[in-house]
Amino acid sequence: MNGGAVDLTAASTSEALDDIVNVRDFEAAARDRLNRVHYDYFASGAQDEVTVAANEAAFGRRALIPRVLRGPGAPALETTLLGQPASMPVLIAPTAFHRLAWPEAEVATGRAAAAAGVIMIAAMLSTVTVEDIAATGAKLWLQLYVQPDLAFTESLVRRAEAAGCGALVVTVDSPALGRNERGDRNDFHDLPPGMRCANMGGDGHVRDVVLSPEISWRHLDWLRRTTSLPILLKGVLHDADARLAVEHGADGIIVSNHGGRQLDTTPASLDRLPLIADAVAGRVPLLLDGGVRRGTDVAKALALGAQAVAVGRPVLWALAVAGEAGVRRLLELMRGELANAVTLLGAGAPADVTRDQVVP
Ligand SMILES: Cc1cc2nc3c(=O)[nH]c(=O)nc-3n(C[C@H](O)[C@H](O)[C@H](O)COP(=O)(O)O)c2cc1C
Ligand SMILES: O=C(O)C(=O)c1ccccc1
Repeated sequence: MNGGAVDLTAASTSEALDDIVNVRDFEAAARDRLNRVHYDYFASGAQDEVTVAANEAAFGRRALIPRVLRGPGAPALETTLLGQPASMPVLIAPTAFHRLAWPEAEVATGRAAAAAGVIMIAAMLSTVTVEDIAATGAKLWLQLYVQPDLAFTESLVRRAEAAGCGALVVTVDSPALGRNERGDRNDFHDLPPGMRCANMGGDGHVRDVVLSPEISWRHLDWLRRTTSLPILLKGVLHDADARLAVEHGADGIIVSNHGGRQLDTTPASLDRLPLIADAVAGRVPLLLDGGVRRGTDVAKALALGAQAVAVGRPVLWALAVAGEAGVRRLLELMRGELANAVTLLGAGAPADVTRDQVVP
């Protein structure tokens, strides 16, 4: 599309999907369609993008060992996370600004999530309100950057509760914005005219969002007292912080480096997972995101201690290629690959793949 009008006809979207065979195929197709500056916003990471590369490479460095002759039958992919049933242990990670990818924005993503029965974590910085995303019928969680204006933060929590969100995901890896040099070169620092951060007050400018270095465990304690929704902390990489999260009443942890967009040169999230799983010792569910592109990646993460994974950029690429139909196709591909991987591993369910089946 290159910044021009998007062709929304069913024929054009299905044609756009014709050559898509796997999750990675979406990126090249999206790159051809997206405005270059917006492509860079989605694809980029912090500084040298060392961590972006590390996330996918970490999956590549691990090998899978199948078990044989167990006769487990067709794999059951369904799972329950924090009391919520989902059709598979793959969630949509929160990513900002879906309208840069597709006009119907987060509504298209929500419809695809609803059709697939997967949990969508909507970003606080969505370009459609959380109420309008909830109206798609998707199983919805809301991601928050705790704003120092606690009255505003509380109003957003109340909106999430009223909209039927099943959990809050508090992003804790962002006491400041990471240094995004592609964004600097492109001078991309706010949304184009006609797009806004729909959940935020005022004009919904990106510059009005506060990523504050003063946010602390006291804020989490406040949030814990303020809502009975389950709270997950997203962006934990240190095992001591995982223990603190449990002590402060978090209901879940997302092991994540924000897709390599915050502190560059952190390890791959997968490389931190076993240590954090040992620290948490099953007290709360663990999720992982960063570099998940294959069904085998999902199997590896689950074997190393996660209950589920989330995917970020692939959803944006799929949205840019074909809107709701693109994200549906993406989720179908992930489901098919996960079922195949679990079967070939000799397991009856993703959670039955054991730690000894993943080796360096
Ligand atoms: C374009 C983009 C925007 C993002 N926006 C947010 C956000 O608003 N809040 C948040 O917690 N994480 C955000 N993330 C991080 C994702 O939730 C997730 O951690 C990451 O994308 C996972 O890595 P992957 O893209 O390799 O799957 C964003 C990621 C991307 C690529
Ligand atoms: O781009 C991001 O990853 C993100 O989380 C963010 C944070 C603040 C403003 C805009 C995007």
